[in-house]
Amino acid sequence: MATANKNLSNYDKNTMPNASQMRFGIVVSEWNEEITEGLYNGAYETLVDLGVLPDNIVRENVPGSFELPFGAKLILENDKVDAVIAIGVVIQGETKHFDFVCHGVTQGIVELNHHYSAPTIFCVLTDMNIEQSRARSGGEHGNKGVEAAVAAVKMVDLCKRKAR
Ligand SMILES: Nc1c(NC[C@H](O)[C@H](O)[C@H](O)CO)[nH]c(=O)[nH]c1=O
Ligand SMILES: CC(=O)[C@@H](O)COP(=O)(O)O
Repeated sequence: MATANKNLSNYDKNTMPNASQMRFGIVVSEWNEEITEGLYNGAYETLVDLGVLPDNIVRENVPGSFELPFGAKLILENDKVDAVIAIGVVIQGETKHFDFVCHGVTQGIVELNHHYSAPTIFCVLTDMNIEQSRARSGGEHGNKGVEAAVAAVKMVDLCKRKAR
């Protein structure tokens, strides 16, 4: 199913775990700030809607998506969080740089999930143009930041259940 057939902002609060005791880090890329701020707002507002206390959400910024894994690593190692949401927007330009940034951030986040017991959620848009990014950060296809926050709460709940 493509994003075009699924609204990224849809979730059923009644079926979601209680997130009132959960702590989250959010690392945000400064590239394409218009879009990443929309994703951040979607993620933050959804976490709070699901019961997370604002004091239990720590935000850090990094220059670009390529730095997201390292920024997430700093949060995982220095802040007592249950999960990190990594927010970035990579938009195709004239060269192959897009491919390398996308691969780097993707592989970096995969490696974090292999290394740490707290999950890092992949909230990175990899779009052909800014119109696609706008549509996925609060536009016609919803907000990937909302989707990422829902995934983060579900994964933290899974971690806590498995640790019992
Ligand atoms: N072109 C985009 C970038 N490029 C910057 C890299 O992410 C990185 O910060 C730089 O190569 C220095 O290491 N980053 C994005 O997040 N989005 C882009 O579209
Ligand atoms: C994803 C990128 O790094 C890209 O936006 C940079 O643009 P260009 O390929 O034209 O240098």
